[in-house]
Amino acid sequence: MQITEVKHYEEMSKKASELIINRIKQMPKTVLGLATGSTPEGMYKELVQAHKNGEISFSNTTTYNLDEYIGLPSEDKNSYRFYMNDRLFHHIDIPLEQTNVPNGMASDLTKECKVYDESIRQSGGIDLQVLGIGVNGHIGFNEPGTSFETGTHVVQLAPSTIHANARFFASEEDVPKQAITMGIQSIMKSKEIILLISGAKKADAVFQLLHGEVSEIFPASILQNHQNVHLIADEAALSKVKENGMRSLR
Ligand SMILES: N[C@@H]1[C@@H](O)[C@H](O)[C@@H](COP(=O)(O)O)O[C@@H]1O
Repeated sequence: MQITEVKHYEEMSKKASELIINRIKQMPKTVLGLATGSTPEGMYKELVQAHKNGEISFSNTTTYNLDEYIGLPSEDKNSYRFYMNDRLFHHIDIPLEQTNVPNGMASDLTKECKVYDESIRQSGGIDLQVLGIGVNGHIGFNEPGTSFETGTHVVQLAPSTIHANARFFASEEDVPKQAITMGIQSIMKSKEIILLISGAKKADAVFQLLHGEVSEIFPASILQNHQNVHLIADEAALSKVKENGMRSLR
């Protein structure tokens, strides 16, 4: 795992957007895997700005998002489809039909999961996956205990995830209890991964990620086995690792 320490959230966002822009410049047909949550918001702002400045076109890019809540329509401001349209897609030149977010309103969710995996496969697989991490080590919505062998599937959200994400909803009761997520296997098949982590509340998770055993109890730990992960983390997120002496991964 390559680790880049940055000072703060803004620098992390800038660095991540530069990496993405460089990849797309090298390969305009890049298939991007995208994440939601607070962490990548700054990166999306940077990408939108770069597009406005005429620095980058996304017209040949295809995107697949990691996850979506079950039961929220695309017009709901808390759905991840709404988030992506609002933060990125509506501000760049990507045709919307090249953007993919699992459909959490599908009547047959099992079929939706299969179709999503098949679509990723047919696109040639994800070239560059952007990831955040939950405080409990979840990636996408793969909660602790998820098998490392999963493709896209339906999950029950952990109480800690519901609690952490309640800040976006009117109340904790309004947070959906289920989601569709790309599986660990799907994520691990990405050719390259950029993992973004910011803030002191993630310091324990970063420590566990870099020093813990690879275990389904802490889903992100599987990234230790991926050959091409670039962690971009700020000082606050790396604080616990640094207290204990930073080391690179085996
Ligand atoms: N499903 C998303 C994840 O993809 C995201 O990485 C994580 C962290 O969110 P945040 O960046 O807001 O801390 O939580 C959410 O539950």
